[in-house]
Amino acid sequence: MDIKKDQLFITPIEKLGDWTFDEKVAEVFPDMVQRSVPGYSNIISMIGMLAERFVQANSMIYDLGCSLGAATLSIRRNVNQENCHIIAVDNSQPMVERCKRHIESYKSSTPVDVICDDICHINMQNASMVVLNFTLQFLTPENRQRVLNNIYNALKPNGILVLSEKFSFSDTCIDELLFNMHHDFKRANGYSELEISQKRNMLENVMLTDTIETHKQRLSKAGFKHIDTWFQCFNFGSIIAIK
Ligand SMILES: C[S@@+](CC[C@H](N)C(=O)[O-])C[C@H]1O[C@@H](n2cnc3c(N)ncnc32)[C@H](O)[C@@H]1O
Ligand SMILES: O=C(O)C(=O)C[C@]1(C(=O)O)C=C[C@@H](O)C=C1
Repeated sequence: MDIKKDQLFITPIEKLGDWTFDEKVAEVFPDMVQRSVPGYSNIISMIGMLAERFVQANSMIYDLGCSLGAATLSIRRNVNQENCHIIAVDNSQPMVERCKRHIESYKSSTPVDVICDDICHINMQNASMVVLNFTLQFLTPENRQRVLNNIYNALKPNGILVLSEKFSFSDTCIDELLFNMHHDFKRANGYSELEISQKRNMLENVMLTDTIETHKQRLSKAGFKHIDTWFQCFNFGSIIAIK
């Protein structure tokens, strides 16, 4: 895949609308996500390691908010069980089109269906692994609990949910520190103050972050018994929840 540099916010934009995963974002997404999310590539490769351990024979795997399919490909490379099927879902048509092409360019015996739909509307069942890699933060709070309940109900015993998110922190000192360190990370990756602030403004109404405690409470309410953070870098991280 060609890696096109993210320069979407390099010049002043007169009317900053709300953030969407449109054609322009999809085009630069691999560069954008790598330079914006601390630990992204580690999380992607370790989702593969979790797949190796948790994916069960004759089961389904769901990658919800799959974007270009990075987590799906990592899972597919590491699945060593028979008769597994991956469903990758995203409601952005430009992401889905690119995801399909990307996945088709790698050979594997594990089938993948890429579906353009809202993850709040899909019917899941017989799952041994579900991934929400930086997707839940784009749902309304009511839909967050609903989707987690659906995931719990779709999982087989010992099935796993991987939930990666940008976090907020109830301790304001820690919240500010980790927020600022994330900005340092972006600057170190070549983003200017203008690029950082324009993107932040666009994300403001669309991406609402929760604390780790809120995520754990929701997962517990959904029914999960074993819940903990397995990765964190600044205000980004990933939680596992096992049925
Ligand atoms: C930050 S990206 C996810 C990155 C991706 N999981 C990865 O590992 O590379 C968030 C994705 O979630 C999708 N998304 C947001 N809300 C959604 C919804 N309600 N249903 C389906 N997809 C959604 C967006 O279109 C976007 O592609
Ligand atoms: O908070 C930011 O600055 C981000 O860029 C975060 C984030 C995310 O976590 O999904 C937002 C949108 C892009 O898809 C990539 C990263």
